[in-house]
Amino acid sequence: MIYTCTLNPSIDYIMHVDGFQAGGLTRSHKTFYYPGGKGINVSRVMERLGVSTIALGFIGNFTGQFIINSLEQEGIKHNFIETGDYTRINVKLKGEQESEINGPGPNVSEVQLTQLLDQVRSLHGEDYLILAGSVPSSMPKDFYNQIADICLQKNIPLVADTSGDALRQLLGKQVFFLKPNEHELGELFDTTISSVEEAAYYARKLVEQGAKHVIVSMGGKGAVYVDSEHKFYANVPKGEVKNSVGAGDSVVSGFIAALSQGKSVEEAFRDGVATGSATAFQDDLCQKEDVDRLKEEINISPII
Ligand SMILES: Nc1ncnc2c1ncn2[C@@H]1O[C@H](COP(=O)(O)OP(=O)(O)OP(=O)(O)O)[C@@H](O)[C@H]1O
Ligand SMILES: O=P(O)(O)OC[C@@]1(O)O[C@H](CO)[C@@H](O)[C@@H]1O
Repeated sequence: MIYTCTLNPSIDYIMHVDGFQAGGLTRSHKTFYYPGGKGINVSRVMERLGVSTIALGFIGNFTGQFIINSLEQEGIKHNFIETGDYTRINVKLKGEQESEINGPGPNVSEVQLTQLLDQVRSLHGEDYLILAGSVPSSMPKDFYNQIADICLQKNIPLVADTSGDALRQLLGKQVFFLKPNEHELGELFDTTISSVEEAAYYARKLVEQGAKHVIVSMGGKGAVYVDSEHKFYANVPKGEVKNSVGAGDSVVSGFIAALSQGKSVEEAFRDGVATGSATAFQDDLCQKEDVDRLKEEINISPII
């Protein structure tokens, strides 16, 4: 079974605005509420791609209930731990530019932390764990590290989509798949990545340090896949970007869904990029028909 784990879920409150006025009143002309958080996005996209998951993580109060209701309406199984605190609401402002305000997350008790670690301990080598997003500010900073160690002991393939300190903790660990974007990868190596070759060079460093598969997403500039044998580049399809929230999570979903269906890494890379773009071209997350259509526009070429 594929498990996603979102330590810090959110309701994503998308507000479309014309000319945002800091310090004044801005009225939004279009709003959307979506269940969010990176692992939850992965569960929602994988369900649309025909692959079932179980969503784990911390949830609470009426904002958490919104997420549970939304997932149940979409037929997604879950086994969340109730914190008794509010699941955050993240505000995504869409004007001439996209701006995001993400909350710090709930208070999580020691007992609840132990419950989640026990859930991870109960998984097996034939499962996957997709751990994605930030760690609530009340939690120990090394929580990614703790989960990675359990996965190592139990041979559970760990997929991680995070940034900053949480991503740094995974360096040197056997991780099944990492998907940093070019900025997150650059931050990790204290550099700026400005070309496909540089992305491939630093992605290979992640592989040398224990990651089995790495995709570096570079927004509209394409994406890079690296493992110990291959280095590939994928272009992205052309289209109007409506919403980049969840596009990176969709790359993870498409890639893992394809591998779980027995496809090659090259095909899985194409599926991942198509899934990311299909989400970027939608208000909410992608639909499978769009992924299938966009796949035709993606060429995978070796990076020399
Ligand atoms: N301009 C674009 N045109 C086509 N596809 C795009 C564009 N921007 C993003 N995408 C799609 O979204 C994927 C993820 O984009 P990006 O590199 O911005 O990841 P990210 O920063 O992790 O995303 P997120 O906004 O979810 O945090 C890309 O690999 C691509 O498939
Ligand atoms: O604050 P985090 O956990 O880093 O990111 C949370 C978040 O921005 O990521 C998702 C998109 O990737 C959104 O659904 C959500 O609001």
